[in-house]
Amino acid sequence: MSRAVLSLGSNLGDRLAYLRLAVEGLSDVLVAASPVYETAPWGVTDQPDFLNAVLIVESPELDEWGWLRRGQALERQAERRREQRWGPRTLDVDVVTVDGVRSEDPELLLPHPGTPSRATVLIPWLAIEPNAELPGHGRVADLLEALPRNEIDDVHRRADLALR
Ligand SMILES: Nc1ncnc2c1ncn2[C@@H]1O[C@H](COP(=O)(O)OP(=O)(O)OP(=O)(O)O)[C@@H](O)[C@H]1O
Ligand SMILES: Nc1nc2c(c(=O)[nH]1)N=C(CO)CN2
Repeated sequence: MSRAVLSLGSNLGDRLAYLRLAVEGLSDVLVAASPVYETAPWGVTDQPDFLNAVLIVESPELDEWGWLRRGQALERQAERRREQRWGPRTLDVDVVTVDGVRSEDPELLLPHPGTPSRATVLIPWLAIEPNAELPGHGRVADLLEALPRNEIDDVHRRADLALR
């Protein structure tokens, strides 16, 4: 059995529909889906706001590479074009962590190295797993606490939007 945390992001087109496409595509393995958050863009700041969410998924069959491939298949379904790094996209599926697996392969870095500094991942994750830990980095709640207040304030729960 492997358990993964996946982060979803979209800031092009019908953002909620793209997140839902991912949730529906993972319905056979879905354990929990976070609320939806509207978030100011980081990295490249001159682009539309994102919708972000986090999913917890479990499967007896998939290892970490299997999760990466499932995520990439969903990105292709969303007709994602790979253009600018950190630029706008219909759907981004990142593998945040898979059990305690560590990987330094550039095709699959685990835990995803952006996680400790991204309120857009930590906040939705905490909403569905308050005691979550990021292997090698400690408690997710502590990671969030260490972030600058303005980055936390840039993440807004959209109670009017639901993934399913
Ligand atoms: N944990 C991971 N989850 C998803 N993709 C990963 C992971 N580690 C490495 N990658 C690689 O990253 C590449 C995709 O990068 P992508 O264009 O989505 O980056 P980005 O979303 O712009 O930036 P970031 O990875 O910092 O969020 C893929 O080639 C994939 O193999
Ligand atoms: N708010 C927010 N900003 C981003 C995001 C994201 O998911 N949310 N993803 C990016 C590329 O991975 C770049 N910037």
